[in-house]
Amino acid sequence: MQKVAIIGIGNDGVSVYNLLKNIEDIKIVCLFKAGADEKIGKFWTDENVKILDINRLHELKNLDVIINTLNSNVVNDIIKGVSGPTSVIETRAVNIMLRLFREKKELLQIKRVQGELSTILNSIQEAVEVADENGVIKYVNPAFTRVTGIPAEQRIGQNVFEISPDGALAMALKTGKNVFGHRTQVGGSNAEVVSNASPIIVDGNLAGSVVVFQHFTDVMKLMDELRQRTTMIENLCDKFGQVTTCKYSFADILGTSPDLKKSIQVAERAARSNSTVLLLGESGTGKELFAHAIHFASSRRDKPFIKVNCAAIPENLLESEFFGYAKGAFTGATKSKIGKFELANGGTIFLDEIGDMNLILQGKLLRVLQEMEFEKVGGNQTIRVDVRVIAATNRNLRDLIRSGKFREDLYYRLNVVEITIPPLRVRKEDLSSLVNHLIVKLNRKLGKKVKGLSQDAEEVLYSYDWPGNVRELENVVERVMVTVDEEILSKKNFIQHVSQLKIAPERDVELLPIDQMEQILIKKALAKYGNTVEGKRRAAQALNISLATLYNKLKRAKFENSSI
Ligand SMILES: Nc1ncnc2c1ncn2[C@@H]1O[C@H](COP(=O)(O)OP(=O)(O)OP(=O)(O)O)[C@@H](O)[C@H]1O
Repeated sequence: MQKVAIIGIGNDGVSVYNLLKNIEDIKIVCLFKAGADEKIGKFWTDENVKILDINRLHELKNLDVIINTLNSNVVNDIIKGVSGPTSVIETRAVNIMLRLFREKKELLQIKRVQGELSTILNSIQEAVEVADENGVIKYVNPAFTRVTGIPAEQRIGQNVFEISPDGALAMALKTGKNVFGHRTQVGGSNAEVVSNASPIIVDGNLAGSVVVFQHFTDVMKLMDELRQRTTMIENLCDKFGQVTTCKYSFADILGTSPDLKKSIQVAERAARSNSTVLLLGESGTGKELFAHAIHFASSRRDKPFIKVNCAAIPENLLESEFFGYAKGAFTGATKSKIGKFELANGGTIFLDEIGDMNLILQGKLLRVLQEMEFEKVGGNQTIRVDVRVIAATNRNLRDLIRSGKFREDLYYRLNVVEITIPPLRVRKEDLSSLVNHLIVKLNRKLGKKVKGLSQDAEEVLYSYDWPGNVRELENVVERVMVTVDEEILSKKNFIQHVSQLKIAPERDVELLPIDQMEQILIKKALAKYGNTVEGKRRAAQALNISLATLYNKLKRAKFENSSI
């Protein structure tokens, strides 16, 4: 065991210490510092090693070697005073030792990086080939042999300008520029590849070039896969865009008039079955609302609800909207498209404005309803679906059948459960619940504080026939509420803001005996407000008589008809 002391605790002293500390047969006894202000070197980690003042050097006995990293006469004199057979290694020798040490460290580092790079190059799927500045091939990785079939030993040492002059490797070397997506055949093999190459620049000088390539078929395969995935994503986006979320349930259908209640009851029963439903009613009566509610109350509620407005889609597009089209079905059909029936699979399709569908498509729809299968436009594969159909129209289908515009067989197919939704004019008793609901909704939307309607405003609404039904009512109330700040909406607000609201004008009445006149007025009031209890209450109010008086007058005049 060689006992060693190091003189100097600066960077050099610490480097020597680190160099020797793990060497077998060497024991570093201690480090000496030459002055109180000498600072310990940067990479000092071993706090436990003794550090003494140089003046105590002579205290250490049996030292084999002193390594002096300081260039000072005082220190040299102290060392000379050490007795015994101790060898001294001077500063110059130490410097050479340190240089060797640093180079060894760098070499180790380079070896490590080389090891890492060669692991990477050996494991990647892409072929790699490297040439020096003269074009002599210096390296190929294992994938190179896999892709080209050329063994490494046959390739290395060849000149790329002779064997592959048109390849990306030679081009990068010739031009000193990157080459991307170069499609070529590897010289000396049949492999068709797509390559990227780059010049290798060391200290600003061209030192060679490197090429990375793959089999063309591999690239094509990847591109194909990418194309398939892109189509899949596009189809999904398409699907998401078309699936209407079901927005309403039966709880959203307002109104308690007997006719409406009857319609709701039938719809609730239909919701429990899978039967096709035909919703009839004027525009704005709530057919779509019913369709949503039926879907929502059915076992299909978690599946898609797809709406198709048969009147809004141009006739020539209706078929592909319904059934989708195959790729190449017509010019511009670069990819296939999924149709509404396929989208609705498992759920409900709502065919709005069915009365406006053309006859050819009616035939195709009939087949789908009968067999639940169809082909895409331009496709030959039969697609099977499980879809519940709800159709709606505001047109008189029987008239359309008579005039040859609607297929009778389709009508009977659709008409498994027929629900007619009454127009608002025959259920005016529903007006107040509808208006109150609208006021609450619009207060929230518009930030208003409307509390209700004045009596004369109610009169206005009651005296109007609402040809546009609930939709028109919604529009009228919203238009009024947007412009008005009052808490109670009055007749003036409605007249002022709704020019469309044509209230039935007061007609001249011929002079008649009073009791006849009374009967006419009562009839008129009941026609206006309806013959229900609520209608009678309002009629009495309008006639400025009590409800009891109205009942008496009705009894007397035998107007009484049922529901007292
Ligand atoms: N009974 C009702 N209760 C609450 N809102 C209703 C009612 N009926 C209709 N509505 C509302 O009136 C508007 C029109 O209804 P919807 O679109 O369902 O009518 P439609 O009969 O399908 O009309 P169109 O024939 O014009 O398509 C909607 O905003 C709907 O929410």
